[in-house]
Amino acid sequence: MIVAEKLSKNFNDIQAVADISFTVKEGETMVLLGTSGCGKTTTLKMINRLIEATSGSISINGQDIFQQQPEILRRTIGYVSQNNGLFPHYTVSENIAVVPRLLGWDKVKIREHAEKLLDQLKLPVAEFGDKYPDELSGGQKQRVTVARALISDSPVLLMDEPFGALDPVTRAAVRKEFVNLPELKKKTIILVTHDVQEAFEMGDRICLMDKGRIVQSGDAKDLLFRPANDFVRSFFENQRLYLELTALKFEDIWHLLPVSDSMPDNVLESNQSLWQGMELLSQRNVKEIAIKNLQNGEVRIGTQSSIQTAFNQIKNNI
Ligand SMILES: Nc1ncnc2c1ncn2[C@@H]1O[C@H](COP(=O)(O)OP(=O)(O)OP(=O)(O)O)[C@@H](O)[C@H]1O
Repeated sequence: MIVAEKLSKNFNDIQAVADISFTVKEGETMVLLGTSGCGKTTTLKMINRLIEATSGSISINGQDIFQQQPEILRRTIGYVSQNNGLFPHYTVSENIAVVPRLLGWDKVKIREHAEKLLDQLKLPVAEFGDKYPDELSGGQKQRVTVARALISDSPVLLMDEPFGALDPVTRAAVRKEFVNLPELKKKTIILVTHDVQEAFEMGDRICLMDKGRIVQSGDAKDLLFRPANDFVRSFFENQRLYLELTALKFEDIWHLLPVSDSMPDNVLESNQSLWQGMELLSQRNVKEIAIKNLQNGEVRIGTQSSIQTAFNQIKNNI
């Protein structure tokens, strides 16, 4: 668990971060979201002491980080930086081995862990292990950075725009691989992004920042349907319909969907989003889909108009 209290950072007369507090529970992914210059990176770097806080406190699993040597602290925190930070004169395998070596792991353990991770990230060691960063594409470099941050199996992972340098298609693909990595399930993660879709896809909780402060913290539904103020409301305005349809799941509108007496060919599960339902209807060019309730096996029918009506109704009652 990470607890930050009344954290501030001044760079001369600029207040980059102004008196923010947050808690990230064990196993939770918290996203720092906001426009350029709002203080996201500064906040993240105060946690591994790449930037020293001006005031406030931070503890990780009950331990005050200011009482620890910064270099030692950093070995226990996975970090994916904005510009990948790979050593250009080290191969992929050597780059990944840096922290495990500092931690005193033996060679066999390092090799086994590196092989497994690279394999999961679709960079088989036989093909990529001896390559240098310059010989890799942007997406491949980013995967090596992720492998390097994961190998020491630290319980805490900090990620600063980890997919920022990638084109939108590669970005979505790498993100999907990343979300499904078993290594991530138990980690406490803080992710910095300015990409709203990424924030909603990856965050259990999102802190929306502006001018060094946290304006609102909550899940996607809180931010979309219960905005704290006009800033929050307008932040999501451009993509509102898509975001709302993604944030709402069929289980949220279950009671409003017609019961089925037939079984359409195309089936979704009730924990899938309304957007996925709309997509399936249009991709398959069908009038109706079945939605299966994961809890009791019951099936209901989704059509374009029944989903839309339920969506409008539920929106007004959230
Ligand atoms: N080393 C520094 N010296 C002086 N000012 C700085 C320094 N680092 C950051 N700042 C300022 O602090 C503020 C917050 O910067 P920060 O990098 O945390 O923002 P950010 O939200 O991460 O932005 P981005 O999304 O563009 O990376 C900005 O006004 C920035 O110019």
